[in-house]
Amino acid sequence: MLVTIEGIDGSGKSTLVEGLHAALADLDPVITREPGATWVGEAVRRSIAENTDPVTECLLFVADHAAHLAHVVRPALARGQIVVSDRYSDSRYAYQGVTLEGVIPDPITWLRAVHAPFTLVPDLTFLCVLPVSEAEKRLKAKREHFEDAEVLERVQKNYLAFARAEPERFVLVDALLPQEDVCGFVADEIRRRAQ
Ligand SMILES: Nc1ncnc2c1ncn2[C@@H]1O[C@H](COP(=O)(O)OP(=O)(O)OP(=O)(O)O)[C@@H](O)[C@H]1O
Ligand SMILES: Cc1cn([C@H]2C[C@H](O)[C@@H](COP(=O)(O)O)O2)c(=O)[nH]c1=O
Repeated sequence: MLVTIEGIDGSGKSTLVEGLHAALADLDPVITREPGATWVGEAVRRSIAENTDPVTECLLFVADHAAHLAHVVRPALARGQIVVSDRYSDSRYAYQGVTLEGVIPDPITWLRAVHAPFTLVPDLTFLCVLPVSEAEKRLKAKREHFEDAEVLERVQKNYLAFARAEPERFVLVDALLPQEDVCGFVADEIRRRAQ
């Protein structure tokens, strides 16, 4: 089973995933992330830091996804393990759907077409939702160019549209709840679906 955790910057994904390590330890899941599960992530981090052009940046994120699938996700699924990924393809559709606006016509359709021949669609996606104003408070310093309130509003709007379009895959998570409640809710739902 492939489970992904999505949401805007500061929505609590990394904190949640850290909690899932302990909460799901008996299921021996592979807990992973995008970008950064393979060396390609280093190129992505450099492109973010250097504010490179949006097409180059997008294609590096896509390359990171391809390497993640080939070297981490597919092998773990083949071994029968549950995979939990902190960000995955929906991050591209939501974020690069914004950064490629005005650069490529209909970017989300293009992004989905680029992924379709090689990606694996997750079985279950948790979308951490909280007001952008709260996410900004949680992000102590603006670290990346995506962490701009106007960009994050548009990214969250994309995510919510994806969740409406695929209600059987997406589970909305109230990211304003205390960390323990968020983790408990998500862990219970993964256990229920894994049965
Ligand atoms: N449920 C919560 N309630 C209050 N604060 C939280 C909660 N979850 C996480 N935080 C805090 O919010 C900040 C951002 O959390 P975290 O790094 O997990 O978000 P993220 O979604 O992984 O962000 P990014 O995408 O930018 O890496 C951290 O300081 C974390 O301790
Ligand atoms: C996978 C992915 C990520 N991003 C953006 C979202 C964040 O601002 C940064 C780094 O992610 P992290 O969770 O803070 O480590 O990259 C993106 O724009 N597109 C993607 O596909």
